[in-house]
Amino acid sequence: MCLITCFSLIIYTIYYYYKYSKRKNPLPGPLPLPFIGNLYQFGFLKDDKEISNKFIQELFSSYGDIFETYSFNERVIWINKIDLAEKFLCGNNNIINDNNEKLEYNYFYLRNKNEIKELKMNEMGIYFNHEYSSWKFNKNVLLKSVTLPKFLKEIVIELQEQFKELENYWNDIEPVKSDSVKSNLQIGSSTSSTKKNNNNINNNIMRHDDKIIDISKWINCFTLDIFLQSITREKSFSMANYFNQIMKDDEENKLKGIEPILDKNNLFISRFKNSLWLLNQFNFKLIGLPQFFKKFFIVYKLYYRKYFDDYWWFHESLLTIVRTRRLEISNSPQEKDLKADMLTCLINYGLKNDDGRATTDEEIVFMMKEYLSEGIDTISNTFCYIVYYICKYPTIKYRMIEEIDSLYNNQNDTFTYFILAKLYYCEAVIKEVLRIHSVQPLISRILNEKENIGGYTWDNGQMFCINLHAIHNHESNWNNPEDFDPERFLYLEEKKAEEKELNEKDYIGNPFMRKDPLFTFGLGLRSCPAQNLSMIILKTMVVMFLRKYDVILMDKNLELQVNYYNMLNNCEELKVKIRPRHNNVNH
Ligand code: HEM
Repeated sequence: MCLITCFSLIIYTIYYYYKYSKRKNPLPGPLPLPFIGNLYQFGFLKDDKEISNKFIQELFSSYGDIFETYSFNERVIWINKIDLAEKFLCGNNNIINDNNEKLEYNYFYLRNKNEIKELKMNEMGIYFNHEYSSWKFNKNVLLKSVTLPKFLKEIVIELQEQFKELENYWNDIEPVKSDSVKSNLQIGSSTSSTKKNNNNINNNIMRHDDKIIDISKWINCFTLDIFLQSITREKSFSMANYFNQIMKDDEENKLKGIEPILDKNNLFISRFKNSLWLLNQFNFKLIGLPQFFKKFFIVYKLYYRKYFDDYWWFHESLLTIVRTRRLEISNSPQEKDLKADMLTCLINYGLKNDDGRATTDEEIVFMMKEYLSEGIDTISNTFCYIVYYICKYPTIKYRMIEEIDSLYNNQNDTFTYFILAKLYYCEAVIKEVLRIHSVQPLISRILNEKENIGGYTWDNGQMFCINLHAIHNHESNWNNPEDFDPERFLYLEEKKAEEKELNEKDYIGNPFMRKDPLFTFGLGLRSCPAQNLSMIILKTMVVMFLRKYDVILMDKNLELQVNYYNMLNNCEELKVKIRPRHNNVNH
């Protein structure tokens, strides 16, 4: 028996490498193993945590602009250069058939195979949707909703309100005890622009109001709260929950009497997180898995039963929220009285969209999930990277502070969203962070048409991965790509400043982002619909944070602690010292 197995394995291995040597369009790449391909090198078997960008970037250094890997038996072609990616993702813009119609559908590449069917994501929502007309309808509704000026204005105000809540928690955290911290603090030195600045900060001296926080945890709770509130119209209390967790031994300052509310909301959030986890498992773990194993999918389903239950529980809860809100809207006599939260915008725009049919409750639920799953972690992680880089480069940080201070007389003033367009330098810094450290470093696609890419003809069904990280750090497109240099984006922004004085009307009419060679939000037909929204949220968060606090890394030599999972570069921990800028008491 053992002999037969060994013999079969040897025959299979010979056959496998024979087929491999005869593959169409051979490209450079690491040698795959039978059955698992290159997954052992990606750390796939270690629950995604170790799938590292590093390995992919090493492959890019070794094999160049286009190479291949295998995920089980699935061949994946990697694209690492702007022109190849651009041609691939934006081809749809130019193709017109004999009847003068755009052949948009031909370029409606998919992101995954049919595994996601189980969760209905293959025919609903946007990101994983396989049905062209349903995808187009939903994307249009989401796009219109996230660009509605009324919604944008409101989210900027809500972010400010919520930031006040965050500050209240920070105020109640015990300040640093100078003696205990002096020994392990290695704070970056001040710069010439520090002295110019009215903060009068000497970073090496501890002050009585210095606080040490893990900003990655706080900001994740902050974005979770703001997105959930915008979609459910209920407070989700995840900041409050986190506050109580870290104050567990401090009975005096801990929030009391609201444990039942916190527990209830915690359950809601954990079910939402389980739904998200399941979705990403489907997307990644099953790609390339041979059909034979997929037949045993039932085993997988039983094993992860709890996650499936949570997924549908969360779905049903959102459905109830939509129905209740619809009723409220229909009972509301004046549209202007309605709040412009995301749910109201989706329902309202869905009632009078360009396609002449109303959006169903279920469609709205899938869009809500899209808004939450795509929005929360992308924003919170990007904000952490911004904090990290500005701490690493204090001169840049103080220039941002100067720009922010020049726009407001009073740090407690509420600001409107169109004033954000005047923060050219801050915008350039955010873009540079998005370039050097993309939160979503890879874009995957499956061809639905025979296609010529990189000088080779590929068959329908071929999987591609576009390596945004490599593209953003490619020497042929960027000068000194390894340098963190916001100036590279400033030229465009200064030109914008010259064009005309901005007023609210102009700002609403103009797209927020300029066309520049940044691919962070993807490109072409399936690019991110929330670029403007993301920039507005990020800028608002930066203004709120920097006009009140100076921020310093706990360890100036700290490397970012990033784990790649759920398709994102996730910031695991970022310990910083925050110091209120306008208290001048030195200890
Ligand atoms: C810093 C923030 C963000 C980044 C870097 C980002 C990045 C991306 C990228 C790279 C893609 C894939 C593009 C592709 O495959 O070609 C994408 C798609 C998408 N994003 Fe974002 N995103 C961000 C924020 C958001 C937010 C706040 C939302 C919430 C509305 C959102 C909703 C979506 C959706 C629905 C898609 C799928 C679009 C489609 O398939 O047509 N994103 N995003």
